[in-house]
Amino acid sequence: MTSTGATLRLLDKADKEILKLPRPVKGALYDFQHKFRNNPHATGLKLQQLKGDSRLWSARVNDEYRALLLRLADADWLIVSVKHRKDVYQHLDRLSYGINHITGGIEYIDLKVVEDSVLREPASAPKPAPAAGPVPSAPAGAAGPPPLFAAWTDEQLGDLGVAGPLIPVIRSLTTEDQLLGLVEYAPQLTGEVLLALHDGRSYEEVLEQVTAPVAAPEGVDTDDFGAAAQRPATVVTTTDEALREALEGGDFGRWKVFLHPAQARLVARDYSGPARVGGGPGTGKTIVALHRVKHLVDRLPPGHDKPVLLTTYNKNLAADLRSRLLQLGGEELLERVEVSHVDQLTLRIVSEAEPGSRKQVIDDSQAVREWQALLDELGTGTWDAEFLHEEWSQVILGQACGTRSEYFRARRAGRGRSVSRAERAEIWQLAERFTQRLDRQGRQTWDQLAERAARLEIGREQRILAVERQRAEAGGRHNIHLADASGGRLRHRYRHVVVDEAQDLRPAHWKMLRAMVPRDRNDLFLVGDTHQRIYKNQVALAGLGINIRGRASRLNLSYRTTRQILRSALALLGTESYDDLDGGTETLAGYRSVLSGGGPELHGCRDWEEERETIAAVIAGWDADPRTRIPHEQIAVCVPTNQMAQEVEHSLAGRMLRAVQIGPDGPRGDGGGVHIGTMFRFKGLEYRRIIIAGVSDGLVPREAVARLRTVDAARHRREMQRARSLLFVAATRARDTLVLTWHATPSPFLAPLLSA
Ligand SMILES: Nc1ncnc2c1ncn2[C@@H]1O[C@H](COP(=O)(O)OP(=O)(O)OP(=O)(O)O)[C@@H](O)[C@H]1O
Repeated sequence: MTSTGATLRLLDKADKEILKLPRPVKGALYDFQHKFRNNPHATGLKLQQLKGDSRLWSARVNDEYRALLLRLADADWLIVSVKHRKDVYQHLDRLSYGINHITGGIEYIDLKVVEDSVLREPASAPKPAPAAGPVPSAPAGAAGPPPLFAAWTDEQLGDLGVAGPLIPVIRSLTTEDQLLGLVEYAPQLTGEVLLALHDGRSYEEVLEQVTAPVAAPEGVDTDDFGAAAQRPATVVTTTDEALREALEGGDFGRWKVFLHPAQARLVARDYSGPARVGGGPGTGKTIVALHRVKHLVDRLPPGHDKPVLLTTYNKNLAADLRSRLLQLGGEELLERVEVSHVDQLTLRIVSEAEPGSRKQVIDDSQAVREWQALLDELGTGTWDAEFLHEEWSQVILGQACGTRSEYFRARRAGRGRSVSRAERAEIWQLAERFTQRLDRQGRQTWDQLAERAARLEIGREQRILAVERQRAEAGGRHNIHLADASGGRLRHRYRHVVVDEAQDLRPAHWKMLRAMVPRDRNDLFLVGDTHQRIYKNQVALAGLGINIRGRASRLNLSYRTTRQILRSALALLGTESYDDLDGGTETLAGYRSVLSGGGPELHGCRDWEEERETIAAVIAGWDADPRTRIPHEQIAVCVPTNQMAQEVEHSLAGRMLRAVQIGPDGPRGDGGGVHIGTMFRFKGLEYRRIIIAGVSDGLVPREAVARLRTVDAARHRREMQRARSLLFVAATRARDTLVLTWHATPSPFLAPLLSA
């Protein structure tokens, strides 16, 4: 629809209030925004300035409801609230808006709504009402509990970015429930700061971890609404489509519309080279990757090619990325993006170059069995099959060592157990035999395929660069060119590459991806969290030709899990140290959530049979109460082995509870029922309730890991870390409820939770 040019946007959080309105009002709002954009001054809209205020206006949505609008400039409007007609004038003095002097973002506060929310009884886990009222007019009396934020001055709160008009209410808070009530309707930064302080972070930590990342880089003019509206800290819908989405979509589509300022900055930043975004589970790394793809596509010259690659490490995750990208930008966006999981990409590159080759690809466990068979045949007891497989995959193939002397020179950082020159010579010889053996069988591993693809792409890039050099020498003549297999001019395959779950890519994948894009601004954008690495591929990107120094950042706010689950999940990681994909270390300092719920439930059982019964009883217990009953597809049981998954399925069936296994391509069949899978299957998934079962000594970590302690200390450390990461990934898939069960002796990883 054409309009008179009036822009109408919706301020973050206003949508939350709107979503609670009766359905017909939401429908009316949808019509309203069309009419308003067309002509804000149409008589039916009754646009009028609110008394005593220059920027706040009201307009008619329907007979009963009014939209409250901030006029940012002549024809630039922002919906901040929708209220019943009667309530608009009643509490005018309680409405406040302004520009946050730290973030430079526009904030709107309805003190009446905030105070009502503070006073409201919590919906779940009812507790006795607080004795002293939290309203500003009735500060906590001497006899009541002490105020939560007495330790910080108004000035300190202000410096952290807390909204000034809320300080009197904040001073009156004495319970966590009241605080949560305030956070629901307070501006984003105020909520994050208060919860971080309440969770025990120091003033300095909050300043550094919460406030600094969203502070405006330049000075803030708190009167300039035009500039404020442009900053990422003003979280608003940006397009008509996004506004419609926010009015209709509910919580479901919020990720498409309202980016956290820290997310928005990363999406839009112009990087001088490869960049990496880290951050704990659920902080929106995938969301940022998707928006980044859209951002890059929006800036491409028109065309019909696919110059952007979005990739990740397995098929299931790639399918999810594709459907999310479709939701975000429709077919139009997908048309310019290749979404492919990285092994599929390697397969394509190799078959393109060697169309006749039809080798069967085997996975790591098959390969380890093959190594064992080779060692058995040779009758050598010196080497361990798993060690050799890792050394071959990670060092020889990972660093694309084509000759023995290259392998002698290869860096083995992080590999643990040192190997002498003589041993390297022996390993090289064994690796050659192994490769020939696989060759004869017509088989290959994914690492071999990745290495082959990397070599092919590196070769291709060298040819491209050679032509460019020739052309430069010939004074820029464009008639010098080289054709690729399809006869087209040879050029880099992509202009931009975006990688999700970067922590799990194989080293050779990085070499391949590096060669696929020219070294230019915004060439590679990687998101991932090394705390969630569940495969063995530890890399130092600089050594693989990808330099992210000075272009690494981290997201810290979880949009998925509650503070309670997050805290327990962090405890499961223990004191392990994690790498940053670049030879340094990574931490989760600042990782937090503003969502709240119950702590994890822990159930120790005598044996596996009793544990299975407990799992079934927990689910049946939820079903029995309408207040806790949820669709079964939103519940998952996560176990250490496939066998255990089948046994749990069987036990649930005994209680007439339907279950579906999660296979390599996601939940099987129609997905109806409780989902059950091994820990490896849970990457990228999300459930309201998760039961992690079999968290017993000997299962988590596997018994074989403990035995490594005396044989190979470094490998033992790596395997322990991986086992912790698997448990961490599983625990952080839970949105609201986490249940941990075990039988016999609990896993040593549970110690911090059991002693809490
Ligand atoms: N700005 C946002 N607004 C609303 N929801 C969001 C936002 N950002 C992320 N989410 C939601 O939070 C959840 C986690 O996001 P996402 O999967 O991108 O996190 P992640 O950091 O990639 O997690 P993981 O490391 O566990 O894979 C998703 O349900 C996503 O829709």
